Amino acid sequence: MKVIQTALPGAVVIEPQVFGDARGFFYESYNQAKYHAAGITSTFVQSNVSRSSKGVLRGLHYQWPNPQGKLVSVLEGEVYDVAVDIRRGSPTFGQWAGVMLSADNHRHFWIPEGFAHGFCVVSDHATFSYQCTALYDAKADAGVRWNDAAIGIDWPISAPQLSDKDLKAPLLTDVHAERLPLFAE
Ligand SMILES: Cc1cn([C@H]2C[C@H](O)[C@@H](COP(=O)(O)OP(=O)(O)O[C@H]3O[C@H](C)C(=O)[C@H](O)[C@H]3O)O2)c(=O)[nH]c1=O
Repeated sequence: MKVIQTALPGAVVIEPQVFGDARGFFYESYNQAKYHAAGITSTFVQSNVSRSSKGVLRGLHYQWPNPQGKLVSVLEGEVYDVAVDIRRGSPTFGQWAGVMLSADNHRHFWIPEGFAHGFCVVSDHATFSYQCTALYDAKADAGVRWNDAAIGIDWPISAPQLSDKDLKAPLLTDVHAERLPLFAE
């Protein structure tokens, strides 16, 4: 597998080794030894799947406390996936990194604990599959506005379909400091 650094230290893209043959293909979607060797040593405790239509944007979401690291990939279609560093005290606070994930490129994106995460669907539909390093905690569920100009994400779509929750998400500057994850060296 290949590990590709992004503009955001800590958020990395993983390209698994794909074994193709006349039947189709096989790849390891996670391998503890290989991921630990790549510095991704978190343990995954929950897996999620969501399916969305073209133009849907889910995000930007995070949990605090109980922050979730996420290893995300796409099993059908294509999405533009974004991680944002929102950890108080981080040298890259407010910075983001984006990557195209698709069923064809098999790419996985590791989004560390304390980052906000979101994606928008650019294909007709997309099935999004991901593992989390902490259990979902509705009381800790939080969000930041997808088009917050202070973050400045260059989304490939302009008028996304959002949930009511995401429509009403606060700007990063309006989030009280104690509601933001803490940067740990
Ligand atoms: C995330 C989650 C949700 N739910 C329930 C809560 C709601 O009744 C329903 C839909 O939740 P929500 O609208 O928050 O789902 P998404 O918009 O896909 O949110 C997710 O998508 C963004 C991109 C993320 O990074 C997070 O994993 C997560 O926030 O599922 C659960 O029961 N367990 C869960 O782990």
